[in-house]
Amino acid sequence: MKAPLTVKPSKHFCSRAVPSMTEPREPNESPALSPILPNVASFHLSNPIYRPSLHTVDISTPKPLQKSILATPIIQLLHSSFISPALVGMADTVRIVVCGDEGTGKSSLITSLVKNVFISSKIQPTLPAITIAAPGSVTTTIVDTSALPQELNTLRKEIRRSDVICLVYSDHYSYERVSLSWLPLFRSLGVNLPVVLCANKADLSPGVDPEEEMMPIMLEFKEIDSCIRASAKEQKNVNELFYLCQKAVTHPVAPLYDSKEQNLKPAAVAALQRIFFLCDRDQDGFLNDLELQEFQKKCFDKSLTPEELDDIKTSIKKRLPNSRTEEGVDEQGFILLSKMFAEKARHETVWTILRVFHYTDSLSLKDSFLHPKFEVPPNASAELSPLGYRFFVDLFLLFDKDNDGGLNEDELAALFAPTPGLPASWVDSSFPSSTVRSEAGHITLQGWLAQWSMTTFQDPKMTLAYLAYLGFESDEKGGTTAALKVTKPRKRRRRQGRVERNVVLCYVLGSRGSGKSSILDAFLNRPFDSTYHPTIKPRTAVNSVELQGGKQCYLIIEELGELESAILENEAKLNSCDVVCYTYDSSDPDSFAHIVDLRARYPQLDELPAVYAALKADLDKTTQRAEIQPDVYTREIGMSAPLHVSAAWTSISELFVTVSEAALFPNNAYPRTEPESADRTNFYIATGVTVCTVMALLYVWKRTNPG
Ligand SMILES: Nc1nc2c(ncn2[C@@H]2O[C@H](COP(=O)(O)OP(=O)(O)OP(=O)(O)O)[C@@H](O)[C@H]2O)c(=O)[nH]1
Ligand SMILES: Nc1nc2c(ncn2[C@@H]2O[C@H](COP(=O)(O)OP(=O)(O)OP(=O)(O)O)[C@@H](O)[C@H]2O)c(=O)[nH]1
Ligand SMILES: [Ca+2]
Repeated sequence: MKAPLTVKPSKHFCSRAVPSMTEPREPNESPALSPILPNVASFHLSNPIYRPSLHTVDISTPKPLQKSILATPIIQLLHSSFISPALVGMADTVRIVVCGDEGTGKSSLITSLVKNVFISSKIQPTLPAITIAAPGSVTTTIVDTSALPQELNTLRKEIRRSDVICLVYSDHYSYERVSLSWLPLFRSLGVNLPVVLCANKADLSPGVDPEEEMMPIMLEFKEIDSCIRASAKEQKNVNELFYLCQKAVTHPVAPLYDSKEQNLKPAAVAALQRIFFLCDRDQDGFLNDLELQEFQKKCFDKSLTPEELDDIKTSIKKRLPNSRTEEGVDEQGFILLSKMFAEKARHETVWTILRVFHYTDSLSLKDSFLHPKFEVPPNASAELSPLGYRFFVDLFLLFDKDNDGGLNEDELAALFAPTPGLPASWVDSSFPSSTVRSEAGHITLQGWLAQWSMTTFQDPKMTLAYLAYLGFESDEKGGTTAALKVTKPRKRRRRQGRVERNVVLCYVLGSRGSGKSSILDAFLNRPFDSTYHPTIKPRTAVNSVELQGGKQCYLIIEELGELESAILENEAKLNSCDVVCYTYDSSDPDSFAHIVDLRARYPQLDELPAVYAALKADLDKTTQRAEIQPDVYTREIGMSAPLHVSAAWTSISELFVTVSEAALFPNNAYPRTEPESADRTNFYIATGVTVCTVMALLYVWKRTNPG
């Protein structure tokens, strides 16, 4: 194996490090002499031919591009789009294998590129691999090969290792062999690499029309990314050739543009539609000048001059006469712009846009963008940060077009347009039924924030993904994670003092039919419903609660349905719970026993703060068929007596405040686990006294009502 030779990029190497790309331009210098390189026009040879230009005539002629639409803003873009591969997340290494018949000038092209001279004396048949590395640009390795039969294995191996093939021909014979031998060979290897076709020794045949010669091959072989005529001898288009090879890897045209259809591919259109949507900050369907500037700044770190803005609109108007460019650029116009870039072989501009918006080469959103690192330590929880709440408030207000304080179905659909749809957990919990709705059944701002608070609590990664889809931006490091925060871990057992959370989870536990669902409904301000629908699946409700002193928190209440036992046996589930609300139906004598039974079966429950609620207070209270009556039971374990509430009374809101406060200030909300003997004695005395009193009263009553 020959050791790779590392060289500094020569002045003429057309990579991201190419000086003319990064040098500031004169403002009125014609910016678009060539699709990519400002100085290409000074060559006598033809400009490169790109796949997307197959059916466009103007690509090889510099004129139509001059002072064109695309010209001004886009060339500026180019400066920045070529600064750093890291900036836009493209491949940062490119391996080019140079193939072609014997004597076509493969080694000469490489030497010409690296040494910047043409060596007419016989150079060694195959050059050692050359690596060109420049800080901030793609590291490029160029591998020379031989077409000799005894080198076929090496050739195959090198092709397999490469990212792109530079295929060279130089006369009629080697031209014929391109389609008869070389391209079929690549196909037989199954590598599916882009091919840049180079007609070398252009100095020997000055009159040839490159389009006429190369187009038929391009049409037949879709793997050909672009074609170029070059001369190693005269050092014409040599830089450009290798630049095209790099570009075929870093900015492939195939995922963006369908040259047969002469249109952008559907996935590219979908991505651009989403980008347009996110850039249309005021959601009026147009990118106004300000929004265009923001877009330009974000993607290319440059602003547009008024003339450039006009240029853009004029060029759109030319192709879409009906577009209302006075109001700005609409979605169709925006997509047309990208299509024009692709047509003019400036698809790298489209890639820059897509990559700034976190798209991968396969046009999906980057995984690291959707799923950034975000850890919630044990006993801590995730909440929205002020930035996160701000974002969701703004989003709500922006999409409540009719200003009725609720998002109707259309408004919701519009809001979720840049996402894959409602989060799965929302669909499962038949959103928006889990939170506050307006009379018309539309989610209110309060409900919207409560819903996101709950989602973040339950599944912060889901919130992060949706923040990404919905276009959350922050200057802070970490992107979307700035919208979240992690709460201080709380003590696992018997926490004391204040629990530093703003979102807390309450399990409501109680016998069947005791009125749990009705509590959830009341929590969401739904009118009381006397029909009974037993709960099978766990069900949650979330709303904000105003605590004493005016502070606000979000309370998630969950009833567990038939999964009650399963959830209580699950340590993690129990651990995520902040407070338990034990309920019983005070009008049903068999209701309280369930609580006694639960506490006996799951002693772990006693590690959680709790509140007891005697429900259906509007009905006649009855004696519980339990060893100990609820009031005595709670007193015995050192807890507050059950709160008597009714889902049919508005005063039920007291219960939610009490539950939230027990979660946040749990000091007094734990049961005493070891019964104190003194208390027990007192209890027996008290019971004894009660029993005697009742007996005495009964006796008196009987005496006064004989028969
Ligand atoms: N006129 C002209 N001659 C060239 C050009 N490029 C290369 N040659 C000549 O073509 C011959 C072959 O060039 P090489 O660079 O050795 O070609 P190669 O493809 O590496 O050949 P093998 O290593 O044998 O496969 C040499 O005599 C070069 O001087 C060119 O652009 N114009
Ligand atoms: N009068 C009166 N009836 C109530 C009250 N709360 C609930 N109910 C009724 O009691 C029945 C059961 O209520 P649910 O809320 O479904 O009880 P649950 O505990 O969720 O029942 P399961 O899901 O089967 O465990 C329903 O018919 C309710 O209308 C109340 O405060 N007063
Ligand atoms: Ca229920």
